[in-house]
Amino acid sequence: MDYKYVVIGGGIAGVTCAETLSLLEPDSKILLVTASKLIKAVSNYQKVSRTLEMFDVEEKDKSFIETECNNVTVIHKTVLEVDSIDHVIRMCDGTSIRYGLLCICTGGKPKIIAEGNPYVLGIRDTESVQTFQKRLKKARRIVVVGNGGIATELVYEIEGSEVIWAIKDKSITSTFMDPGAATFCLPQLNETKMSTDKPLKRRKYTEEGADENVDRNSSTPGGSALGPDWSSHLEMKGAEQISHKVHVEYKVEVSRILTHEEYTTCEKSALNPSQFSSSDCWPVYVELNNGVIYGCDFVVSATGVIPNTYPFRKNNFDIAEDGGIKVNDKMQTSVKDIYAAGDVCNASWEHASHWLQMRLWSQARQMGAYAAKCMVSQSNNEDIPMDFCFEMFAHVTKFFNYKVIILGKFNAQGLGSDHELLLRVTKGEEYVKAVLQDGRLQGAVLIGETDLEETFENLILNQTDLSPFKDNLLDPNIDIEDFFD
Ligand SMILES: Cc1cc2nc3c(=O)[nH]c(=O)nc-3n(C[C@H](O)[C@H](O)[C@H](O)COP(=O)(O)OP(=O)(O)OC[C@H]3O[C@@H](n4cnc5c(N)ncnc54)[C@H](O)[C@@H]3O)c2cc1C
Ligand SMILES: NC(=O)c1ccc[n+]([C@@H]2O[C@H](COP(=O)([O-])OP(=O)(O)OC[C@H]3O[C@@H](n4cnc5c(N)ncnc54)[C@H](O)[C@@H]3O)[C@@H](O)[C@H]2O)c1
Repeated sequence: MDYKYVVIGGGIAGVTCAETLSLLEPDSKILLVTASKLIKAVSNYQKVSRTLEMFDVEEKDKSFIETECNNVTVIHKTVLEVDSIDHVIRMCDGTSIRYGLLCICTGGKPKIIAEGNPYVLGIRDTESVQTFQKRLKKARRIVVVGNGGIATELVYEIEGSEVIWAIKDKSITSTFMDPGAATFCLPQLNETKMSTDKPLKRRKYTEEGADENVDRNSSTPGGSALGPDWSSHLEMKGAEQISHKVHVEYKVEVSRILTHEEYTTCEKSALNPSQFSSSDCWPVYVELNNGVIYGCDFVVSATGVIPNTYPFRKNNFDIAEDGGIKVNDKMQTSVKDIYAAGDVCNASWEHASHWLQMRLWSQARQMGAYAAKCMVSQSNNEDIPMDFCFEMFAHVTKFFNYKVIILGKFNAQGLGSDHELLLRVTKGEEYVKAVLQDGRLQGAVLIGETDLEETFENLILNQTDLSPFKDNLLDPNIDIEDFFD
């Protein structure tokens, strides 16, 4: 069977790529191959500002895209390998398909510490969350390792179980927040969870069913990654009648994970944080590199993502240090006629001054759409400019029940020491950080309902000289929107 365009992966990058190809070339044959039974669909897309976007994500049956885009065929198969010389993809079931242009959107898989240990869980898709929920129901204490998005969301949502949060850094949520913002959010950690959420202009993730993939070894892909609000509508309750109980262990890494038997012979005693239960009998023990041992029911490793490149191990792709397939500013890999988008790729072009890659839902969508445009332009021998969305990094999310917006070089990434920070903090309400260099705004962190996002976005994009107004930039009595109009 021959297709002009073939896309591998039914996550947001792959589905958006196939949809965009269909829109641009309604008469061409497009194939989407996905190992997950259900595909991800974006709905209620909303542009919050020029670079910020929000949308719902739903898991749908493959018929959804076939009905919407009648030149797209979806097959539920796992790709075994790609023969880039003959332009053929081979499936695990022995069948093969010829492609004209191919886009790889196989996402990532959790990078798990002590992979294979039955007491260590990773979280990626619906099925892994269900396993986690089931284990949590019986748990009195868990250890969460990692300091990014998943760990932050889990630690905030879990009730009914003690949580030891082991992080490498000196402050929580370091992937998204600076230490100041972390200090602002910290009180939320041990607060009794509010029964009503603070209003947030953010939508829910929904699912129509569960992924069928169960096996999680390196050659077997799982389902698509979860996304916005995956945690807030799920019950995450342990076995105890307690609300939040979190102990953060800073600047540590896991040295060893011990079974109960190994622990009893290791001649060290486990610690119990004050206010935590004093039990010393746990199924598993975690030894940290500061020498402390904690017992727990199980460990969650929320330690990032590894791009899912296993089916392409025989291809000669240039691979980046983070394991992603390198793509240029046209989303092309180093192998002719093969593109890549989403979590699987590494954006290896020279980035605009205020953009950076993070493996996020929004970037998966943007890359999928842009890759499709680039594929069509290649087949028409045309050149297209880079999409505006790669001009500036922008992300809206929710942590600790606060709306969180991060813009540009929000953590002063790559700015050296020659930058200044302006802060405005109202305890429990808002945290505003502006990162300036040479009097110009380079990035920002906005926590709470600040309503500053559009103005800050413009200031970053336009590189307005703020030197004369610096002292007033965060003055709550000045409406800076009017000021810079
Ligand atoms: C728990 C969790 C919460 C998250 N929360 C947020 C959030 O709040 N906001 C945000 O912006 N981002 C969030 N993310 C990140 C976001 O979900 C990902 O960046 C995004 O979904 C990546 O999309 P993708 O299409 O590149 O990959 P995936 O969604 O991983 O899709 C990959 C697809 O490829 C298929 N596949 C893999 N191998 C093969 C093969 N050999 N043959 C055929 N098909 C194959 C898979 O079955 C799957 O359909 C979260 C991620 C997780 C895990
Ligand atoms: N609200 C959101 O935007 C949101 C929520 C959840 C997940 N996500 C995205 O989903 C993906 C997966 O989330 P994640 O939290 O696993 O990844 P992440 O990249 O956000 O964070 C990984 C964390 O693990 C730490 N880490 C890595 N190796 C470690 C080790 N050996 N020991 C201890 N700590 C280690 C890192 O320092 C980092 O803090 C990411 O791309 C993330 O951006 C986004």
